[in-house]
Amino acid sequence: MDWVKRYYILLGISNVYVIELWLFLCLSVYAFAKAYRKQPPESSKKVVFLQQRDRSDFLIYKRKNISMKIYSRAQIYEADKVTVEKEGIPSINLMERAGGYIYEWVNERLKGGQVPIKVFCGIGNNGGDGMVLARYLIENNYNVTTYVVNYNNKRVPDFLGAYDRLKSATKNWPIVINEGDELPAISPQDIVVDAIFGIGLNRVVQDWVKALFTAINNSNAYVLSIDIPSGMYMDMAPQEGDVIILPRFTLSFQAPKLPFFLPDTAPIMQAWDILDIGLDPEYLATTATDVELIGKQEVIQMYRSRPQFAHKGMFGHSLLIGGSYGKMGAIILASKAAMRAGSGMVTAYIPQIGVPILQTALPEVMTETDNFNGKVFEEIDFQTKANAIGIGPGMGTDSKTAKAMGDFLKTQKNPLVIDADAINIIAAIPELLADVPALSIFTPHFGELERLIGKWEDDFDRLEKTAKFAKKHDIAIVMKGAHTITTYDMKLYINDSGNPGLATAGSGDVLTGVITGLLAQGYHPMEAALMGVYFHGRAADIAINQYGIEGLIASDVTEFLGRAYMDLFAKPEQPPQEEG
Ligand SMILES: NC(=O)C1=CN([C@@H]2O[C@H](COP(=O)(O)OP(=O)(O)OC[C@H]3O[C@@H](n4cnc5c(N)ncnc54)[C@H](OP(=O)(O)O)[C@@H]3O)[C@@H](O)[C@H]2O)[C@H](O)CC1
Ligand SMILES: [K+]
Repeated sequence: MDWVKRYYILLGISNVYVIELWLFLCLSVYAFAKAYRKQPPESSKKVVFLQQRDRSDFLIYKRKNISMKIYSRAQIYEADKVTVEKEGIPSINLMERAGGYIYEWVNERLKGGQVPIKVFCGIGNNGGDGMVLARYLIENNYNVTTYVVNYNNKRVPDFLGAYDRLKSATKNWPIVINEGDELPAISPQDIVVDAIFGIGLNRVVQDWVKALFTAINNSNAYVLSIDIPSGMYMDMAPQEGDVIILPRFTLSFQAPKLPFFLPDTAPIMQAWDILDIGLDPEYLATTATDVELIGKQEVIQMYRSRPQFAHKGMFGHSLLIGGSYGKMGAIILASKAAMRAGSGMVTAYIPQIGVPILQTALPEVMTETDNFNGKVFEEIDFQTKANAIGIGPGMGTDSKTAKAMGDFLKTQKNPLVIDADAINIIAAIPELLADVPALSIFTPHFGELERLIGKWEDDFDRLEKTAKFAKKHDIAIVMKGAHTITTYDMKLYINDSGNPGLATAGSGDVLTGVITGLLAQGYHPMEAALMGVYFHGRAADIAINQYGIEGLIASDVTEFLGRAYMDLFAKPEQPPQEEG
């Protein structure tokens, strides 16, 4: 420092002034540094943040190993356990990782914006994730208020660890909300982070906590739920009087949760994404789950490409049985869909009255008919050597048709596709079930399902009753709905394609045709069911780009089936390149 002193002495300034000047300089540097820190964190901040954690974390983050299995609560707890054991890390590190990734997600979107963020934490591990997030947000100069929703006196160890880390990192300590306390005001401009309950919710929430949920829901604030919206159970339906937080977005760890797809709770899930928190890949890959999500990757694995030198005889003959006076459209839709699904040949078995209609509508499709001349068919007797048979669309439930169907079932050994009125007939005459060939595929909508299996109390009850019914009769049941779920052998397969445009007349007939067409091509019945449901939904997803959701009609789905096949191998769209 001598050179400074000498410089000032040269200028005739005394030692006292030099010391004061130094003090002033130091304070200025400190003030400047502080002001600079208050700037919104730049993108380089993210890199710093990642470097603070170990390298393996970074690699896991990049890998995005998202599983399409849907794990039970017990399996998720087990995955946690296996991960920390294998990695040799304390469990709080996994929470740090989870909270850290949520922070990255939030930071990427907010880019340091000073919008008020209210982080509501429970006292379990979900609350712990919230605490970690709050700490990162505070450390990166966001405008944060943290709350502990003190609904239980059993604060779990990792929550306490995360709570302590937050309190040591900042003077901005959490506010504890107890029963009877006034609830904080929440403004529409706030961002609310919901880390109150995660997958551990196992009973009805206390009234004062429900009041907080209601206040959050009524606030109009942007709500981000961590892992699962608080108040939503992992493994049971909402109970009478329950309140569930209604998030604008949910970030769920590692894999989606079953209630995200069920009619009672799915409408709550406006938008959600999966955050890969690096649970042990081996455990995730080798653990068999009762529930699976069927999307493009799963269908690609089932799909068989065609050889170069192919002829129509190699791709099966589908027979579609159905149609009655005034309902010929249903069997036309099913037959055409079987052709578009790739069946080499298609024959429609219909009442005589429908022959001219069908032949005019579908030149590619052959017809067979009964020896009667009624509005419905009275016997099912055909020459076609079919590789697969689908029965039901537009068939009606006339007693003569029911008798014909009963006789027909007795002669069948191979799996059938059973839809619409064929299901209604079986529901009315349950003895017929004994003659249904093993591995037949039933495709009921909810009304037909209820006739078949009886009433259910809620989604979970429906899944259980349907799975048990399917197991008992050794059949597959495709429960058509917003997220169509297929069950066989007590497993559930949730379809990941489709949109509300499919809620239109004839869309089920098209599905019957697609599944029958796949079955005729030699796919295993479960492959035919899962692929058929996927392609049907995917075709509709592509078709709405042209027709819109409201404008979509069933025959559009058939027209776009080829595009759905092509889409299997389409390159994913690249995000637009950033300039500069
Ligand atoms: N692998 C992962 O996905 C990871 C997930 N993490 C996070 O952990 C939660 C699950 O944490 P958990 O502690 O098991 O459960 P919650 O935080 O949801 O709930 C805490 C405890 O609350 C009790 N409970 C349940 N229902 C009620 C109620 N109605 N009222 C009061 N208290 C209730 C229950 O304990 P009990 O012993 O009293 O039954 C819960 O255990 C998961 O969702 C993720 O956010 C990890 O942080 C990282 C890995
Ligand atoms: K939550």
